[in-house]
This record gives sequence, C-alpha cells and structure tokens, in this order.
Amino acid sequence: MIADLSLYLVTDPDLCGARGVVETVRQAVDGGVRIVQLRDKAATDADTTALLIELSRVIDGRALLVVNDRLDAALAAREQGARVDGVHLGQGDASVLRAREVLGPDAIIGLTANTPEHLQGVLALPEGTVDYLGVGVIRPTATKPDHPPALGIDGFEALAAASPVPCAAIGGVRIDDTEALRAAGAAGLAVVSALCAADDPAATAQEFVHRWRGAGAPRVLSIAGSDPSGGAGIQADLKSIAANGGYGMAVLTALTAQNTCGVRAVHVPPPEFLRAQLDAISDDIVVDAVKIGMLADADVIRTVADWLDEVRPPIVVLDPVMVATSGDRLLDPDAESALLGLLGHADIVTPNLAELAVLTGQDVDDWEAALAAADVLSERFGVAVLVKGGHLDGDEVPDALVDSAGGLRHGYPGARIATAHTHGTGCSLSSALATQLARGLTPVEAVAAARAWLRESLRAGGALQVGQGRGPVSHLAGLWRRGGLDTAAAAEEIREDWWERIASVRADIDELPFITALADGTLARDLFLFYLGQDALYLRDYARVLAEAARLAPTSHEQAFWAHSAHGAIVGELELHASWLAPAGGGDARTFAATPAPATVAYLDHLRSVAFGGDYDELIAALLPCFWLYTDLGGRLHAGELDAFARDPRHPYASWLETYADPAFAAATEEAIDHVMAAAHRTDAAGRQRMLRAFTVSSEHERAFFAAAESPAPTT
Ligand SMILES: Nc1ncnc2c1ncn2[C@@H]1O[C@H](COP(=O)(O)OP(=O)(O)OP(=O)(O)O)[C@@H](O)[C@H]1O
Ligand SMILES: Cc1ncc(CO)c(N)n1
Ligand SMILES: [Mg+2]
Repeated sequence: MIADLSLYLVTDPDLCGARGVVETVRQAVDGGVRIVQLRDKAATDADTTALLIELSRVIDGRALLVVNDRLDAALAAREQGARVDGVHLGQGDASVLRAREVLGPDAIIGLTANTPEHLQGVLALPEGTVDYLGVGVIRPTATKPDHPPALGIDGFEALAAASPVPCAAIGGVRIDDTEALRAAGAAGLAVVSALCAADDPAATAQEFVHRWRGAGAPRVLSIAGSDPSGGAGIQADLKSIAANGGYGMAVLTALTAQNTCGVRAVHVPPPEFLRAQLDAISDDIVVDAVKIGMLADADVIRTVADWLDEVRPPIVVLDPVMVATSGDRLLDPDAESALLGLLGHADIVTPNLAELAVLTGQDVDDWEAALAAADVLSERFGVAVLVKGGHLDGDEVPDALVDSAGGLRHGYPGARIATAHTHGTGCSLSSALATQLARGLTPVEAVAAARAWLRESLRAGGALQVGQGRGPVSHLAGLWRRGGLDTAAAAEEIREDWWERIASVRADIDELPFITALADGTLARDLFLFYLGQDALYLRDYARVLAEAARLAPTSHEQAFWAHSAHGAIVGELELHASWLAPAGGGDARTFAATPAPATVAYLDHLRSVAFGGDYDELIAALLPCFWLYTDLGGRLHAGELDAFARDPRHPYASWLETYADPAFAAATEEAIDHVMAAAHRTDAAGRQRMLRAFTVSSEHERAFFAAAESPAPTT
C-alpha cells in the first residue's frame, strides 16, 4: 500500500508539554493527520513499546503509525497486538534492508534524505526497500538543532524530482509553504512544532489539510457498476468528478447491460478480481476520496469493506444504490443487511427515500418522515446522512444533510426542474460530493456546490437527446456553456501565434546589455535607478490606462480584474520602486522626480492613443505585453535561466527579481491573457488584426524601454 503522507505528524515530547504525546496525537488525527511518527530520542525501548501500543489504540486505524529508529520497539509492540505500520530511519540509524527483512513487505519504511548522495543510496537499494523519503530541512528549525543547511523550496524540488519514491517535506515547514511545496512535488508536509505546540492540534491539522487539499486536484475513486449508456454508474461518476475539479478513477463492481429504458442484464465479476482492481489502485495511488455506488451482492460488499478497513481513505461517500431510476434492482435483496455493515465505513451516506426506508426499517412517506429516519440512521451508525428528495411528489425537491455528531440538520430547498431526464442523478450527486469534499470544502458547502452543479446539469440534460427513456443529465454543461472547448482551442491557437510573432523582440530583450547585466548582478546602480525612475513614471500612467480598460470592460468580472490590476500597479509595484528611489522618505516627489525619457514618453503615448480610441479589445491587447513579457522574463530570471546568480538572495537587485517572479503576478498575467484571447476569438478578422498590431507595437516599446536604460540620456 502506498502511504498517504499528505499531513505527517512527528511527535516531540517536550513540545507536546502537559497535554502529552498521546492526547496530542489523538487530536491531530481527529483533525486529519494521515501518518504519525513517534519520535523520542531519550525514551527507553520499553517506554517506546508501551507508547506505541497506546498510540495504536487512539489512532484506531485512522492514520498510519511509524516509529523513529526503534525497530525492536516496533516489533515488540506488534507482538502485543498493536498496529505499527513501520519505521522511519535516519541516515545513521539501523539499516533499511534489515528493517524491511524483519517488518515484511507490507510495512511502511521511511528514510531521511537531504543530499543527492542520499538519493544515490536509495537508488542502489533493491526496489521496494524504502517507501518514502523525509526530505529537509526546508527552513532552519529549532526542533532539530543539528540539522543540515536548509534546502529551501527550490532545493526540495530538485531532490524530489530525482527521487524514486514519494517525498515528504520536513523541517521548519510553515502553513504558508503548503501550495509552493505541493507544486514542488511534495507528497506531503511533515510537521513537528506546528502541531505539537499548537493550542488546538485538531484545528491546526484541519487548517493544514484544508490548505493541502486546496492546492491540488483530488484523486477520487469510484467503486461502482458500469452503465454502458453513460448516464449512471462509473461513467457518470468519472464525468461528475472531472466536472467538479477532480481526477477520476473507477473500480468496477459489476457490469450492467443497460440503457435509458432499463437494465437488461447484470454480470458480477469474481470478488478476487474486484480485490485485484482495488489493490492495483491503493498500491500505487494515494486516494483522496472514495465514492461507492452499485455493490450487487454480499460478496462484493464484504470485499469492499475489507479493503476500506486496510486502506482507510480519508473521505468515503456511500450511495446505497438498491434500485435504478427505471425500477430495476441493482442489489440482491439478501445483501441489504450486509450494506448496513458498510455504513460504519462511510463518512456520508446518500439515500433516496426508498433506500432510507429499507436502511432504517421505517416508513418514509413524506419529507418529515424522511428527516426523522435520517436522524435515526445517522445516530445508529455514526454517519452523516444526505437525504435526497428527488422522489417526493410535488414541485419541491429538497435535500437535507444530517450531521453524524449532534444530529445538526442543514436543509437545501429546491424547486423541481421540469425534466424527465434524471437517469443517474444519484450517482452524479454522490461523486460530485466526494470530489468537493476532497477539494477541502466542509460537508455543508460541498453539498451546496454539488447540488448547484447538478441542477445546471439537469437543466441541460434534455438537449443531449440521449435515448428514448429517462435520459442522462449533461455533466459538462457548465464547462461547455462557459465558452470551454471551441473557445479554449481557438484562444490557445491565437495565443501561440501572437507569442511567436514577438519572438524576435523577446530574443532581442534577452540580449540587451541592460538585461544581461541585471541577470548577473553587474548592472551599475545608477543605470538601475535610472530604469526604476522611468518605470515609476511609466507605471503611474499605465495604471491610469488600466483604469480606462476597467471603464470600458463588458462584464463586471473583467472590470474588476483591470481595476485590481490598476491598483496593483500603483500600489504594489510602485512600493518597490519607492523603496529604491525614496528610501529615506520623500514620497511621490522623489519617486516621480525623473524627467521622462523619449522611450517612456513614446510607450505611454501609444497606450494613451489606443485608450483614446475607445476600443476595449484593442486596449487590452496593448496592455498585455507589460504583463506577459515581465512574467516571462521575471520567471526565467528567477529560475536562473539567464544567469544562475539571479537565484541568489544576495543578488543586488533581488527584491526587483522577486516582484516579477511572484506567483500572484503570474496568475494575473494568465488571466489577462485569457481575457485578451477570448476577445480576439470573439471579434472579426479586422478587429483581431487591430488587436495584434496594438500588441506588437507595445512589445516593441517594451524593448525600447529596456534599451533606453543602457545609456540613459542625461537627466537633470
Ligand atoms: N427534477 C428534479 N429537479 C431538481 N432536482 C432533482 C430532480 N430530480 C432529482 N433531483 C435531485 O437529484 C438528486 C438525486 O436525487 P434522487 O432522490 O433522485 O436520488 P436517486 O433516486 O438516488 O437517483 P438515481 O435514480 O440516479 O439513483 C437530489 O439532489 C435531488 O434533489
Ligand atoms: C451501474 C448503475 N449504477 C447505479 C445506477 C443508479 O442509477 C444505475 N442505473 N446503474
Ligand atoms: Mg440512487
């Protein structure tokens, strides 16, 4: 099994303080920690064994448990019935080969690695010896006083890229590093003080998990049957997961011969084959959420339950499918009691009215009765219940979420959408819900997001014209409507064409002595200050032209974007300029003291003349090079592509380099490109030609602006 390293707690008895290690671990696991490493250099082996036994009890299979260094304690605790999943070893500790030999092939064995030589060592071992690496330290930290020099995020990225096994980032990791570390290839964050010393370890763990989930697409597994007509089952699940922002995977429990009119036959592959599919996933892929649909019979249920027991994915949504929309059975009647056994493995179960009646043995004739039955179900099995009102008579189709703890209810009223095409709504809703939960939404928010998406898809279902019976919903309607597909492909082509058309301008900029000297740090300070003085003048009026784009924008979204960019130019970028030009104060008077050079005047005249023409499309095309060329140049400078020294924090112009390599600036540039390309796609050939001209002329002004800084005209 592959270890889920997403949030990794390393214990420290001193930092846990009076609360103690056991209580800290309990709370941290409540909050979403997925793997715990017991680390106590001072404890005896006997103490360590006893503590492992206690930790195994409080963790109760909800997270993996490994011990730092103490192989013998791990073995002793295992002998006494504790679930100890493995060990984490340092470079100087016991041999990983011996650990693998005595703990067996299923144990989780981790190793600390912080140099390319350590990676070489891992590569030299037989495959399967080491499961993961702890790579650090990321930042200087007090919890490991003898730590090697900090790698930083870039250093981590280089090691992780060369590692044959997943790498957790460890050492001084801060919550604000989450996105950058995930982007750098981290399989997870290992934290010591941030959790051990937290006032509320559960809340802190939740925050980390939330940030981690928000930083990447979740890997969502559907365990369900196949519907060849594509509206229900795994086919619906994969579309729903994708539409809601997840990476979808599917393990088949059963194949149906089915269309929009009904189910003709069901084939259930042997349970061993189901298990083989499940293991193929969990041996290789960290599963962020599971959605369970059609289970066919009791053998299938048992197989899934056993696998869930071993793997314990962090989010499990169970759609207790019994009967299809068409009225055909999808679960053996004698397997209904086995399904009850699976409820304890789920976080949320999503019954319709009939399923709720079967699961509780109560009559569920109206919405009041449904809510009462949901309370009973939730209390009896400790599971949250999303009751679905799709089968109610009348114009209202409410859903309601009943919390597992405390029975809090959240109602979602909704008017019935006039459509016959509801085949697979239950499958689609539960997969969307699993995906939204795995993206980090709370249950109440995730249900709201899944419902909003489903309602849009239900409205568009009829237009698909799939089948003669109850047709499917249109899972991707939202993406199609938002201009996806055709627009995206065409916009991509225009984008590549325009970028190519300024290739020679870009190549010239790279060669300018001003740029090469900026990259290698030899640029004379007075040239840099001349450039900044001109750039300050430029930015002040550039911001005014951005504001004009906001005034002309056709949608409030674009209006807000250009207005925000204007604010960023006048506040964010100018702050940097002022810090160089007026370090001792003096404000505007010093920041804008320069006499405008000809290149500055010329560029601004161009922007103002396009703005004066009042054509929004042309104006945003003229504004684009300032975003795009700076993001491109800033990114390449920061990556050391022009000169390795540009990555060094001691570079004399490091603060300038940082500003233009900022991921937020890159994101703004992507959005600006999107708006310009969408406009270029919308307009006719003549309009596109005018846009292209405005764009290339601005690019040439960018080149001239940099060139002017090589040999500035004397200023007064
Ligand atoms: N006509 C409709 N208009 C609006 N929402 C609907 C409509 N039909 C179903 N829904 C919604 O679709 C979801 C699925 O509800 P339903 O009660 O139909 O589940 P189900 O019977 O399990 O579906 P399935 O038949 O696919 O198994 C719920 O959120 C429900 O409110
Ligand atoms: C395979 C499959 N799963 C679930 C449903 C429920 O709609 C269906 N019709 N088919
Ligand atoms: Mg259903």
